[in-house]
Amino acid sequence: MFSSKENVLLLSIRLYRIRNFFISRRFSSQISERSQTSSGPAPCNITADDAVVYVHWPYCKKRCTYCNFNKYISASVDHARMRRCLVQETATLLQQSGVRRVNSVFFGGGTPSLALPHTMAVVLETISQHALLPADAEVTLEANPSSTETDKLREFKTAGINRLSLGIQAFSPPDLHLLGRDHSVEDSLRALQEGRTLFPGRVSIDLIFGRPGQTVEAWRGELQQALSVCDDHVSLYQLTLERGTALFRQVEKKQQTVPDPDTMADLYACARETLQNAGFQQYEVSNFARNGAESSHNLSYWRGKQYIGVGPGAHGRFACKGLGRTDREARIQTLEPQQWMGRVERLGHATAKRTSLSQLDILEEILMLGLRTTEGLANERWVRFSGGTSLHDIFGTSVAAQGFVNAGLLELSHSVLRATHTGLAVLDSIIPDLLLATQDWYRHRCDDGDKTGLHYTSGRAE
Ligand SMILES: C[S@@+](CC[C@H](N)C(=O)[O-])C[C@H]1O[C@@H](n2cnc3c(N)ncnc32)[C@H](O)[C@@H]1O
Ligand SMILES: C[S@@+](CC[C@H](N)C(=O)[O-])C[C@H]1O[C@@H](n2cnc3c(N)ncnc32)[C@H](O)[C@@H]1O
Ligand code: SF4
Repeated sequence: MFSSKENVLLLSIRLYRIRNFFISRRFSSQISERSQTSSGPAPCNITADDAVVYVHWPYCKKRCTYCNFNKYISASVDHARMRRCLVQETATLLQQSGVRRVNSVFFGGGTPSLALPHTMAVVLETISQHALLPADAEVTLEANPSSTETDKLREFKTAGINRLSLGIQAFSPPDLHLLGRDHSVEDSLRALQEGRTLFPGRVSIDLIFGRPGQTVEAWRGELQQALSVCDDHVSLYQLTLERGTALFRQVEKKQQTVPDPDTMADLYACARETLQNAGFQQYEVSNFARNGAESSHNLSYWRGKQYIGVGPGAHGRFACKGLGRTDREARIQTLEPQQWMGRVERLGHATAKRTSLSQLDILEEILMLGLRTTEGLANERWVRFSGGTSLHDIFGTSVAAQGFVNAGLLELSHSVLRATHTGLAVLDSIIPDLLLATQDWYRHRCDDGDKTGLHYTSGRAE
């Protein structure tokens, strides 16, 4: 708990890593150990008829120095086999989910712009055969700005892509080299130009900040360059040093130095201010949009909607209504592409792990995800999962939450719990106490005899 706003601002900002929008089990496992009782599993039964679909393409041309996503460098990709398996797994998981409507599709990776456009076309066709995929549904492709991929953008559009997310990462040639990217600044500018011609108003760029040696002045210059060429959506990711990556080793050996926490905070503040001055509105910790260009797919994650993950290593959160189940599950598909294909061919899908989420798991997830957005966590959404206990009931009586409200970091009303502008920059410092408050409420509820929603992990993958 913090006694003053000043103290909070002195804390290092370690923005949530992007992958945390699938939620690490870090916090959930703390609570599950404490709250498990012998009375057995009681999953949370909330279902919906709609979902979004994420499709993972696991291959890249080259390994970037900072990246530990699920990706593989392969000289020969069997495109026809991958396509068959993606189609098969899409069909199986849609059938299992029983969803009737797919609101958006996201082709991510790895480098999905290395796939053949025909693969995207048939996956979209498969989705349309199993559910309603509205004609105007957002369909995003992540693309690297190398020239060969840019040359394929028109074909991707014909295949059904209507939104592009370009991995620009940096406008500085030495930094592109340091990050191990296989494109130049000129390639990025060409990809942006072509992308904006084909997908006007629907091109996003990813930039990484907090790179070794990066100064606020240099970053401001890059942001100005980005603003002179970008469209209406910008994602800014703070560099996370991932164990096992080349950059991690370089920093460990002191061959590279990343900015200190205060400089990181200044880089983030500089980006927020620069983008706001250019008419962008921040709608999530790392995301900025203008002219209504927010990504509806990513908003679905942060709003705690169901998502189906297809492809090697993809994550999902959905209930298997098609199998007669009503509990929401966390799923992860087999990571390694060859194993994944083998399993899809044998079983129709390659789910490696299914975990039935308890009521507490879901509440923790929607809390962590909802607070990443500037709209915050709506009470209406919370009570659907809490069984009627409002956000105000829980956080209005929490000393820690009240401390954050008094310090100007959180806003709590009867309709919403929201991080303020200042609070969003130090979210990592706020969330653990809010999770504890949720866990305390939950434990008391269980102590009072309501034993619904205890955590259990089945680990089954049939
Ligand atoms: C995993 S990549 C996939 C898209 C595409 N292959 C590319 O490189 O642009 C998605 C985004 O994650 C971000 N990213 C990956 N690793 C990161 C890290 N260690 N720290 C911060 N951002 C990272 C990058 O900005 C990247 O654009
Ligand atoms: C970091 S976000 C980039 C979003 C982008 N800035 C935009 O505005 O569209 C996308 C990355 O997250 C990962 N991702 C998204 N949904 C996923 C899922 N369901 N399972 C696994 N990875 C997922 C993918 O690796 C993907 O490259
Ligand atoms: S950042 Fe993108 S291109 Fe680079 S290794 Fe990771 S997924 Fe592949």
